[in-house]
Amino acid sequence: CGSDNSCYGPTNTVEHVRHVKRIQPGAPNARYGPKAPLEWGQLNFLHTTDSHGWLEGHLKEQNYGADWGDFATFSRRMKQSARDMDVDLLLVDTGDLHDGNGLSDVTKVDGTKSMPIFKEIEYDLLTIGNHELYMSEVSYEMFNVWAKKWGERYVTSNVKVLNRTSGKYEYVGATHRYFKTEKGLRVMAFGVLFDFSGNSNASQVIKAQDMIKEPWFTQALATSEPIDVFILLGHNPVSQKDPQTTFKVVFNEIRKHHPATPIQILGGHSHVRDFAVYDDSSVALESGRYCETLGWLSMSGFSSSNSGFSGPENPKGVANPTRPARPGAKSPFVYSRRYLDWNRQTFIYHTKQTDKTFDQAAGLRTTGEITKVRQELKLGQVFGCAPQMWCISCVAFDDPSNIFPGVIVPAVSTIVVNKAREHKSRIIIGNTKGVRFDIHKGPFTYDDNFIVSYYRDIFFYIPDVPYALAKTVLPRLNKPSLAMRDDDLATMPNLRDSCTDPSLGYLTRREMRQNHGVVRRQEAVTSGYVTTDDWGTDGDDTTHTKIPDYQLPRYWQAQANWPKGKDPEFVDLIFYDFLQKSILTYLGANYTAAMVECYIDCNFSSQDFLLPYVKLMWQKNIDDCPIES
Ligand SMILES: Nc1ccn([C@@H]2O[C@H](COP(=O)(O)O)[C@@H](O)[C@H]2O)c(=O)n1
Ligand SMILES: [Zn+2]
Ligand SMILES: [Zn+2]
Repeated sequence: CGSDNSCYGPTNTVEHVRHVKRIQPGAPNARYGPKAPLEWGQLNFLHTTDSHGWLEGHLKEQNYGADWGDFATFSRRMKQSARDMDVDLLLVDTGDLHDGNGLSDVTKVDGTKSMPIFKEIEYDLLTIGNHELYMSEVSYEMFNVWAKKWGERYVTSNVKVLNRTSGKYEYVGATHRYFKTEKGLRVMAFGVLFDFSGNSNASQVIKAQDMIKEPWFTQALATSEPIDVFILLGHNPVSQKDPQTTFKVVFNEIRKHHPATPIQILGGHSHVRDFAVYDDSSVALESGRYCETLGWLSMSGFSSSNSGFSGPENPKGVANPTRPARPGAKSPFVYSRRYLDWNRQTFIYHTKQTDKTFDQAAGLRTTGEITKVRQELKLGQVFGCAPQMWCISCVAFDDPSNIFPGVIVPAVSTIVVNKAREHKSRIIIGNTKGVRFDIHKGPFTYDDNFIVSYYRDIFFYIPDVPYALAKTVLPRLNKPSLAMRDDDLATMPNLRDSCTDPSLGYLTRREMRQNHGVVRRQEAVTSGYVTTDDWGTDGDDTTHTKIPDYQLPRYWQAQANWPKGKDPEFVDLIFYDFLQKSILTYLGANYTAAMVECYIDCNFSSQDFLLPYVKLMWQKNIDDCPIES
């Protein structure tokens, strides 16, 4: 390809893939939105995970358009319904609260503005994600502020943070929590992060294999107190096929001591909707990512004969869970699971409200707070008008409508230039996982910069690498047998600066919706998640048509300032700091860390090239740029 990436040719749009259909009020056969009321059991869970700062909800995707205020109202109303039915409902979150959205990420320390909003939900149990451990300052905040606030409800069984006063590493939250629910179920909870090793030195992650040997853990399992149910929450994939999950290690250990007690697992990290059966009395739920999904899990079967629990039975007047964990299960417990789309229509339906009656003061206050913070942080500032949609995986990697050839490669080729070396040919390499979200046709805002590029990885380089060697790096990185796991690598210091241009206009959440005729209240959709899990395909609360999901290579490459008709002899090899170790490995022994320098400066990062590119390339129609879902 040429330096302008012209080999990709003209682009097609992919809007059809995410086409949103609205319910016509009163239209016959309108079959969108939730399919049936939830099944309420004796013990019920609402589960969030991997919210990554998306408390505003999805401004450009109406099917995930509720905000944290709407969720605050929903969770309060659901708690009230549980009380009215004389059953328990537990609210659980399994971490990754930052990195993914301007609301959490434009402040100097991630979460400064988003965490006071996140805390509006009165969770019963929470645990820590890996994104709370990349930046030391964030880990200290979790330890010093939020863990103190959440107290015993924050269960972080294998994560310690440095107490800067004592100089010792201490558990962030509680190692475990033994408690009684409102209705009297006796619960033992553990919160287990996968064996994460990319944390800063402000924290320590104890491998699950070692955690189960800790005295506090063995004592918790040997307790003489009655346990009706174990809750194993964790920032940890629920699929037993996922190479990162460590749930099974902890599950097996519990089972050695408690062979028949139900173990309810709530997981995260892999950003998927999933439900897995562990055994006859144990099922696991994972509830997606980015405030797109709210997970529902319910169970019944507790009685004086199996656990000594003498509390209320199945609630009356509603559907109840009926399904054993697996066919022929020798267990009294039955379950239901559902993946709820994160929108007001869903919330209104399941609380039997109308759009007029749903809201409560606390939720509206939270919505108001989000609007205020977004204005303060200028998140609605429009930098350009994206002429089409580019997605990460809804089309093939080499399709012009794929975000890598369509935006990332031309953007880095154009913007990532060190003036003193612009005459040099250059190769730029990045990891595809560093790009986190599709670009929608329409206004590209300051917020979108953080949504698309959610890590702050600095551009490093090695000058004058023979092209014959440099060209071998990408294929070697992408070769599965050789590829190193980039998440095992040490992380770099996080250096933030801001990139704003006050001369551009601002859009608030309300303006984005009103100015462009996008209605505030949620309507139905057709495309979205189509989930297959251990129970089959009936878990999605709203039925969708599937969005294609193509496999990506692990790394992308751009090349710029190429000589006409031939290859250069030498290139500047530019890459994210995060990839230094793997790049050096593949360059061989003649290349060392001492040869690596910051390319533009030691602040210029993966969050600094999109906005200048957008300002350069997408100015057409900027004053009349419609939002399209
Ligand atoms: N500085 C970093 C750190 C990690 N990555 C990539 O993100 C992946 C981790 O995924 P999460 O769901 O925890 O966000 C990791 O495998 C890396 O590929 C990165 O790009 N920059
Ligand atoms: Zn995550
Ligand atoms: Zn994670």
